[in-house]
Amino acid sequence: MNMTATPDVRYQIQAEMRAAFPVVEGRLSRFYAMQEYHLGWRNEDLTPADADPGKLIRPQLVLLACAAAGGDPQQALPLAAGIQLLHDFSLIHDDIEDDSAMRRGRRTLWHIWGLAHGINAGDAMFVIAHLAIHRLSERGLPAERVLSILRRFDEIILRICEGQYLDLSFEGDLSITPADYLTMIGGKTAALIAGAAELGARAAGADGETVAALADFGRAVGLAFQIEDDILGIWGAPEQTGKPFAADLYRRKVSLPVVHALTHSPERERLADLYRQPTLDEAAVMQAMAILDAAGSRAFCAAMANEHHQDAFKALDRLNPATAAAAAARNQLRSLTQRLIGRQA
Ligand SMILES: CC(C)=CCC/C(C)=C/COP(=O)(O)OP(=O)(O)O
Repeated sequence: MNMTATPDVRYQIQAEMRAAFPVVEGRLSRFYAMQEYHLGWRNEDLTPADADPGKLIRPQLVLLACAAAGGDPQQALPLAAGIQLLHDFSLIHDDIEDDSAMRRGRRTLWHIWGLAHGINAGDAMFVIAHLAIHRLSERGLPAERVLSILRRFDEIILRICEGQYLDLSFEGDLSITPADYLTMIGGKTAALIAGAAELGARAAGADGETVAALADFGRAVGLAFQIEDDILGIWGAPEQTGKPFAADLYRRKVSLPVVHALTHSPERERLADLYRQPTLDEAAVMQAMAILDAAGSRAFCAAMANEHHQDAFKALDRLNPATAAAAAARNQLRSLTQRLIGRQA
């Protein structure tokens, strides 16, 4: 199996995701058309022909971690599919919770079909993610290994829900510290990225130290990934991110740059006043941006993202690849991490 993010690997991941869906006829095909729409698989007048299925970072991490731990990535494909389906489940519900109308350049599922269908379609996707992972047994993994992977998978999902709770509870709270914020993204974003790497290693039947090294790697990548997302949410170029200019400031999102300025800027009271307004106009956003710039909030976040990237590389150095294939996969994890550094979208 070619382990770079080639169209071939992207196709195999998505084919395995599709295989986890039940085959239905008649009216029920309209039910699964909703999830397929979210995943970018259907045209049906709703989506552009080349609908974006997302970056598929997490399933690629599963396959590379499995290979780096000495396993056969083909055997881990059902796990890669399950992790991506779980990610997509979380996005369907997140778009409802955040009242988001757009995702991956198209309307969100709930925005088209309404709230009730959005919740129910998301619930089904959560179950399909589990069904995908059960298919590991058909690839020859021992039953007890599949069971332990499913158990860890559920523990990881709980960490995501806890992180999402913290995120929701932070809304409008201007006393959040950078440490509170890191705890929140440790669950909301890093838990699944760490889980992808950890479970990839577990699928390979790796020893405890290898599993821990890959989990630490994934966690560091996940933290860096979310901090970079926060930087892009304020300073990203709209033509590259697909989001409006300074989108997170217009939304009054308390992301890490804002948390930093609220705790470190001499003008923090002014920023807090701006964030207490019900909506921010362009002049207010420009003022908030000037406060962040003067406080060095962007540089603070960039330095923190960089620290986590370095931790990710250090965790990979702890691996002892036993074969040439495992060493090659570790190199691919290094280059994937390198590509995520300084991403523009
Ligand atoms: C609990 C929740 C909802 C967490 C969401 C965290 C997050 C950074 C999602 C975007 O991922 P992405 O950039 O990989 O998205 P895509 O799959 O579209 O590439």
